[in-house]
Amino acid sequence: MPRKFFVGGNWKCNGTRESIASLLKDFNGAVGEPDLDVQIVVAPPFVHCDFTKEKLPKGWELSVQNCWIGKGGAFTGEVSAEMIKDAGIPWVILGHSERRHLPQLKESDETVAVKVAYALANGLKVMACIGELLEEREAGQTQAVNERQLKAIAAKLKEEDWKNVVIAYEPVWAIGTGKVATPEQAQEVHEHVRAWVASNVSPSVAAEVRILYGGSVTAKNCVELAGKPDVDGFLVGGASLKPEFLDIIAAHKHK
Ligand SMILES: O=C[C@H](O)COP(=O)(O)O
Repeated sequence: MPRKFFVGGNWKCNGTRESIASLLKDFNGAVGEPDLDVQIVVAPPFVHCDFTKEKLPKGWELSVQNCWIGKGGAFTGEVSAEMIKDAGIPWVILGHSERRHLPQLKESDETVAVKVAYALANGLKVMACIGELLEEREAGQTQAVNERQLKAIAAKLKEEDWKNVVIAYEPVWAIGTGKVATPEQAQEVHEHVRAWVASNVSPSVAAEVRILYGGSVTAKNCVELAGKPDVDGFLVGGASLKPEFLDIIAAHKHK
């Protein structure tokens, strides 16, 4: 079965009720009946989830951008997987490079992996992000870093968990920089990741798991990226806050 194209919009720490209402008005104005060939998931900040949910175009799904590592309790400022599930939000983004690398956050491979396993065990679906830093790419460590991050996650999952996971490959040097990976660079990593999953999880999971590309995706570069065989969609940051997001969604027609 072909892998359904997937487009995630990560709004990060952006937006007011006013700007979100205006964006969703633009989206609703342009979108008709849901296109069954593409899955669309947007991730507002926690505080805007309910507000966004009420105004989402038909068929679009909601995600959060993070969750607590385990069961809720005395963890000031955190939001647990159970609460997210209870709020009717199906998805969570985990392992985003900003959470892995920002000095204030510094989530380790192990922390990300525990979060992924806990979120899945509590009924959420996960966009699991991996990706190398520029210095790691320049040192020839791209595949090794992505394998290491993936291995930590895979070690905590059962084979059946993977049906609720999409992998997002986001080279850190391409995030928010305007410096997109070439379609060939993206394909090289996606192909390697899929081969790793085939050898270390199972060939059927490898055939089915969606591998998204993220990092400076725009309306201009999305069609060429989508043309690569192992690019199954995108995780979009900046451009998901603009009407341009709809052009990126439409890239699935070039698959
Ligand atoms: O989660 C999304 C990525 O960090 C990409 O962000 P960007 O499209 O602004 O480069």
